[in-house]
Amino acid sequence: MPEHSSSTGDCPLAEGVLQALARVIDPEIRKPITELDMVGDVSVDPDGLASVVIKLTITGCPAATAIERDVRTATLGVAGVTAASIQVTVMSRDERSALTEKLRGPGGARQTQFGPDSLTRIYAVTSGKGGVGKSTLTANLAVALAARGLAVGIVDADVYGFSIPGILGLVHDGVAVKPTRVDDMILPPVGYDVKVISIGMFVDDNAAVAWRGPMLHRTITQFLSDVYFGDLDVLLLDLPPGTGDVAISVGQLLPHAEVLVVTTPQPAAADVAERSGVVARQTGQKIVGVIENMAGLPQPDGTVLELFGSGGGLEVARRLSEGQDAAVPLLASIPLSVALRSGGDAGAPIVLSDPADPASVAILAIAETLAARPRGLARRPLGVSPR
Ligand SMILES: Nc1ncnc2c1ncn2[C@@H]1O[C@H](COP(=O)(O)OP(=O)(O)OP(=O)(O)O)[C@@H](O)[C@H]1O
Repeated sequence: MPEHSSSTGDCPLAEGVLQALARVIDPEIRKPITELDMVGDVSVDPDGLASVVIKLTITGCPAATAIERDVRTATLGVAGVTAASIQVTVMSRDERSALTEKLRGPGGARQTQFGPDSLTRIYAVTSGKGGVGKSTLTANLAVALAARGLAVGIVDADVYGFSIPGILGLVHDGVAVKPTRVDDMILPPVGYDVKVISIGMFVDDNAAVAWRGPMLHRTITQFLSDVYFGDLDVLLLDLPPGTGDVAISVGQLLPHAEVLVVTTPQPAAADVAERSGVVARQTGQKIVGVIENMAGLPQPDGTVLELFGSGGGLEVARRLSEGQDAAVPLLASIPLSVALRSGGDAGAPIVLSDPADPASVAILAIAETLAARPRGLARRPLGVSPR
């Protein structure tokens, strides 16, 4: 049984309530509230009235309403409890530091959660130029992986076009949901079971970001250290298009990240797409494969409209394979899709809302390929040498 700071006065019914509360999950941290020491005293009087004290991390925590509701439902679900009185309080400073330490490890120290020893598979999604659908694919791929039961996070590092929050329904009235802060720990908002952190959550009014390299580097470093993602199976990074400062920072901070190169079908785009892959490789990252997006649009008469030509994805894969031990595969060719575009605008990823759309089918197939790759230290240096 996990350690907890709650007191039940050895009352069996109160113990039952505590056990039921172990099934209440904090929607932001995604762990049972009992493990997060968010449950204070629990008692049940002889008439069956249960009194539960809940300790939130901070006042006005956006998850408060959901937690209170779930605690009430769980408490009332215990046989013998006739009514529930839930008192919502806030953790003391010491309790909060104990929690951050518990989540982040000894000292609560800021450290990169995705160092070389991490078992999380990290995919940096890159493209040669903007507007090829990199963010749309990153978001839908993340949702598809999460729907398969994997723990998934996204770092939206696309400083010039931070569109991930919108695609995942985390923008309301034009403003991105702000992450909750617990002291210096940042809790990423969750959209469709995917934990998301985005530069767009830290700028006001969708303002354009004109940051120089060092500032961008600090921001990416902070995203990887101060944002509490928990134990992820997969982390996707949406990089800005091209080969700029962010791509280089990510290459330095996460040399073990693997790269997905997104390109459009016109062969003329192959040069720039190839370049983004080559830069990633120069920082030590492995290219997992190429995704061709905006391929032929099927017409009602059965013909296919190749608005952006064809063959670009295969061409980029061929060029990136040159001189390599293993060929870089073309993972998928995703057709133009009105539903994919409108789902992105509406904050409703089509892999969930319209899984039969040909674009969804292609994205779900990529998710299947990626999910089949085991989590682990494969390919990583083990720090030992043969004798
Ligand atoms: N297969 C597709 N069919 C139709 N529309 C698409 C497709 N893929 C993406 N789009 C649309 O194209 C536009 C650009 O997509 P997106 O923002 O994902 O590109 P991006 O490569 O991330 O751009 P940037 O890096 O410049 O932000 C969006 O409106 C998106 O909905």
